[in-house]
Amino acid sequence: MPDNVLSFPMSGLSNTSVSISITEGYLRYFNSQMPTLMDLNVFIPAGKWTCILGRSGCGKTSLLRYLAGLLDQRVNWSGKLRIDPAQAELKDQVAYMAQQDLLMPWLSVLDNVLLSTRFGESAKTGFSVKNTHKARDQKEQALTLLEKVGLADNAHQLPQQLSGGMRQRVALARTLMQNKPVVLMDEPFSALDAVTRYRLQDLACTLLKDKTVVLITHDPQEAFRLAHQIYLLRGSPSTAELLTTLLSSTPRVFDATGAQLQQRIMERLEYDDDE
Ligand SMILES: Nc1ncnc2c1ncn2[C@@H]1O[C@H](COP(=O)(O)OP(=O)(O)OP(=O)(O)O)[C@@H](O)[C@H]1O
Repeated sequence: MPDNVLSFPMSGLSNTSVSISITEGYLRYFNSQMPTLMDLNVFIPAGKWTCILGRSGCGKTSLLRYLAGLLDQRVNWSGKLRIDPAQAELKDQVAYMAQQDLLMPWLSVLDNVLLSTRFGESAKTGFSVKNTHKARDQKEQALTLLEKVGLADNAHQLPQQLSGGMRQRVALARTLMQNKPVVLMDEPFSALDAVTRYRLQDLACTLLKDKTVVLITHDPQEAFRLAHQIYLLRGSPSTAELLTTLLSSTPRVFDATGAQLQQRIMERLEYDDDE
């Protein structure tokens, strides 16, 4: 199989659009009397952006961590998860991008992008000519991705030499390098200034086209710009409400329709009684 992950998926999974549905989801942390999520029904369509909003502590990150297979051991989860096509476990098909860039400070930008390709590699396969070729191809792919996110000249710098926005672009390149069909994003742009956030939204929208994306955000404008559908997590325990589906192409310009939607979101969340 060719090794070029940009043109030819390494896993054989990454060009497949994956949809996800959760029925009757229930989540309770052992140290809590109350469940965090209950009667949760969510459908995440393939190749689209689903944005999830909700007040602090309503369970957004918990839901995302469940999808990523990263939930704490001390938690009760029940519910039906279906993925289509059901070709592999969901946790093997997701890339996760968090609010913190989670870059390794001692590795160069390039090596941070390459990190996911290196786990266990030498221990598993040892050194061979084939592996050398593979490593060279992966390096080329990583450099191409850094070019796409506008950081070709920064490949050999350390993360601390970059601004917050640049670091999140490295994190985006690293996410793309994983080349998974599902991308889970937990407020990845929230710590950035407004202009940088706007540019990164556009960039992510272009580069993650055709992926199944779940984006958690506190920002209704961000949801309007990027989402094909918007869920609100509301109540205590939280359930999911499909607020709207949006058919026009993304990224959208924030306009009067966006302002109306922002108002609806604020009204729905303002009277939420989870705190
Ligand atoms: N590992 C854990 N153990 C116990 N309780 C947890 C754990 N992780 C989260 N919680 C609790 O579960 C609830 C939901 O947390 P979660 O982080 O999913 O909310 P959130 O909606 O993402 O919040 P925010 O918007 O502030 O990030 C909170 O009350 C939180 O304290």
